[in-house]
Amino acid sequence: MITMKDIVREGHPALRKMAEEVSLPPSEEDRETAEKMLEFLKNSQDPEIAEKYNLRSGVGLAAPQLGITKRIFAMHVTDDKDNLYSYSFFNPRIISHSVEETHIEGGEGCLSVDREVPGIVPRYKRIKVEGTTLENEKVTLRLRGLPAIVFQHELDHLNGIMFYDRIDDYKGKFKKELPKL
Ligand SMILES: CNC(=O)c1cccc(C)c1Nc1nc(N2CCN(c3ccccc3Cl)CC2)nc(N2CSC[C@H]2C(=O)NC)n1
Ligand code: NI
Repeated sequence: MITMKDIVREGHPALRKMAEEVSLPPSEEDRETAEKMLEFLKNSQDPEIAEKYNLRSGVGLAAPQLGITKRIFAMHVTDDKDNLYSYSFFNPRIISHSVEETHIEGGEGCLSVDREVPGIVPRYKRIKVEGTTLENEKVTLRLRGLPAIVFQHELDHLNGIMFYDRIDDYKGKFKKELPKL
């Protein structure tokens, strides 16, 4: 099973690389990676298992966070209507997106970032996405809310982007230069 020691932290080169497309149908090795990532997310959200194995809770995990620069990520997240989005995707992509943006009030966290990084991370509010699942099915989904944010956060990992790269110093932008007293 994947535990925190398997997750690379910021500074590891895999987090800043462009991940490679996975050849389909996925190999046994890639399927196993995808399955173990989804299992990690489920374990991390189970209080007993998380406590027992000292897991940080997450709703998304991307293969580069395991040092595997392949276009694979898993998400296991419930939206505000209690719909569960539990997927491992091979070669996920955003087909289209709303102009409108959204964000998590509390900012974002990442299993590869062992610190709090305050700030608003702008994400598209609604996205139409595509990816190949563990069952080797090509699925198209329309996502909004937290599932949409998680998808974008994990897709960023496949492109070497960290959530804090997107935190706009909007406070700094409007700060009036105060006269030096
Ligand atoms: C909804 N967020 C907030 O409420 C949020 C709120 C305050 C501060 C921050 C900083 C927030 N931000 C944030 N909180 C999360 N978790 C909330 C707790 N949760 C969880 C915890 C325990 C059991 C089950 C679960 Cl489910 C796990 C997930 N996760 C992410 N991200 C950014 S996108 C990928 C995703 C990720 O998995 N990161 C590891 N950001
Ligand atoms: Ni992350």
